[in-house]
Amino acid sequence: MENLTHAQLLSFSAVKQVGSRTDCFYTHLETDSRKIDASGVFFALPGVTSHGWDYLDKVASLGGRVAVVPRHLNLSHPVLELIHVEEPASVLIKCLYYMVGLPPKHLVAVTGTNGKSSICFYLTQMAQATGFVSGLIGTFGVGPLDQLQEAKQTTPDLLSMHQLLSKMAGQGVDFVAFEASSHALDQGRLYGVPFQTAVFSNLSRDHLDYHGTMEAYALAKRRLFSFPTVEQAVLCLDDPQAFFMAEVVRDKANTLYYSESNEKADFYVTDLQFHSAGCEFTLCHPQGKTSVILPLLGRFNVQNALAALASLWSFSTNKALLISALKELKGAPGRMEKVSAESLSSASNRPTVVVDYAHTPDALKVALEALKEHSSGRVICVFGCGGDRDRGKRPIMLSTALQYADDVWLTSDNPRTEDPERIIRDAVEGVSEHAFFQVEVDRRVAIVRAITSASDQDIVLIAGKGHETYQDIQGVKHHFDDKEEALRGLALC
Ligand SMILES: CC(=O)N[C@H]1[C@@H](OP(=O)(O)OP(=O)(O)OC[C@H]2O[C@@H](n3ccc(=O)[nH]c3=O)[C@H](O)[C@@H]2O)O[C@H](CO)[C@@H](O)[C@@H]1O[C@H](C)C(=O)N[C@@H](C)C(=O)N[C@H](CCC(=O)O)C(=O)O
Ligand SMILES: Nc1ncnc2c1ncn2[C@@H]1O[C@H](COP(=O)(O)OP(=O)(O)OP(=O)(O)O)[C@@H](O)[C@H]1O
Ligand SMILES: N[C@H](CCC[C@H](N)C(=O)O)C(=O)O
Ligand SMILES: [Mg+2]
Repeated sequence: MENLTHAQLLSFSAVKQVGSRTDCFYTHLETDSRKIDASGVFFALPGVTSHGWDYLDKVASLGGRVAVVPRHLNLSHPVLELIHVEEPASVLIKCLYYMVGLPPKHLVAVTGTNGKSSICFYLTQMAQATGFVSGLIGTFGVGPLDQLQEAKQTTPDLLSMHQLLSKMAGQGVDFVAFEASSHALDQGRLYGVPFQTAVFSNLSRDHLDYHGTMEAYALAKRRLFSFPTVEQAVLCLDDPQAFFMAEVVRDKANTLYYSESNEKADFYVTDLQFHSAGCEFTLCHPQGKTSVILPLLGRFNVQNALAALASLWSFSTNKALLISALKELKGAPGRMEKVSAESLSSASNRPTVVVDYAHTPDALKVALEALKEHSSGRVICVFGCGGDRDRGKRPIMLSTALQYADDVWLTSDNPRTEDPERIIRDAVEGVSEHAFFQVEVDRRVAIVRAITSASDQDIVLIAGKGHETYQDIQGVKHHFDDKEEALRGLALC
């Protein structure tokens, strides 16, 4: 990594010499005052609860010497040299590219209420299979596909996002798929990220605690399609909001639609059949038709796989290789994942147990519908609702579970700072008093009881936590893994 001289910083800021630091240089760039020392440059960015420029005294107290601030604020500081610019984030990116390097050439951004992580995971696998070195930024981790590090957020903050991309390019990565959460789009965390492809999966109720209304939520998602670098928009024709997203795609960009069944789409399927291990269909694509066996459960995973295929189509020279990558796809962790009982003694009447990350009403609906399509037995659903998140979705999740499952166990998800009993009351208040379901606040107990109550013909869906290996109670993350708990239940069958 290159150092940055003060003169270079001024040049990237397009300002003339304002101090006497010509011989200074810096080794790191920061947007968080707590990480500053004398060799760091502080960039003051806007936030939600506070802003970077609220922390200039902290920057100075830690030995910081220089801060890049928005010009319109007319700030001054007794200790720091302030560099006043139109857009600090833009200067930050120029400095970062100089110090670390440019981002990878091919970048795909995926937004939507459900399916972002799955689509990104399939995209990286398919890109890798067709010759790219691919990387990921999302819920499953960040970094090159074979060296994923734990992700702190779905979409990282602006500096981390750019640092990750530049670093990956230095590691030889030339394709990155990343998740664009509505929070990130609203907060400008993707500012300056030069992605060419923007993907939309679907829009349904979630995060109204943050966005307030579905309109505001949809508008936040739509921002992805008006980024100046977008050359290709990939949209799910099965969701009516696709047209709302397409409205802002600029004329020069190419728009591709995918659909589970709609013949008007550029990519769709016919003759869809569900087996116990996956889906089989005829894929219709711009160059004809191909039979495909997709080793993934769930009708919605057909859509997700098509999203990945459509996104890679225009820059894959070998289309046959790209299509054949579909049959090798590995299921995303904790997404419609069957719990293997191979480690247990054989010869028992055990139900099938599936762990899935459905934590919105729509995801619960599609996950339960999918399991019905893949089996003939009863479907039993264990789920809870996350604390400190949209309270309004709780009763809708319970009524969805009651409508689509044969048996329902209402339990806890991540209560976070809320009282788990109150979360359950929120869910129950919205449904008919005649509705029949079990309530067990302890998720461990609920999982074991649901599994031991099931027959070998049944499927138990454990929804909401997917790949998570913790349960957040009052801010403390306790080890918790739905698959481990399911195995304990299966061992008792
Ligand atoms: C509500 C929300 O989204 N808040 C996000 C927001 O926080 P904020 O603006 O309040 O940040 P802040 O702490 O006041 O900081 C503002 C600025 O001052 C700087 N600062 C702050 C403190 C300090 O001491 N010194 C300092 O310099 C910060 O570096 C930042 O530049 O900006 C931060 C930096 O980008 C985010 O980390 C933070 O996400 C919080 C932690 C969070 O939990 N967000 C969740 C809701 C979220 O974003 N979830 C989505 C996934 C949703 C989905 O599943 O679809 C995600 O993308 O992860
Ligand atoms: N295309 C889809 N349509 C509807 N539901 C889906 C779709 N893809 C996945 N799901 C459901 O949503 C759950 C979450 O999937 P995934 O993790 O891919 O979404 P996400 O958008 O990344 O979620 P998050 O915003 O929480 O990171 C899955 O476990 C499944 O139940
Ligand atoms: N990215 C989502 C994940 C929710 C996962 C679920 N297990 C829950 O805790 O509600 C969120 O932060 O809202
Ligand atoms: Mg995700």
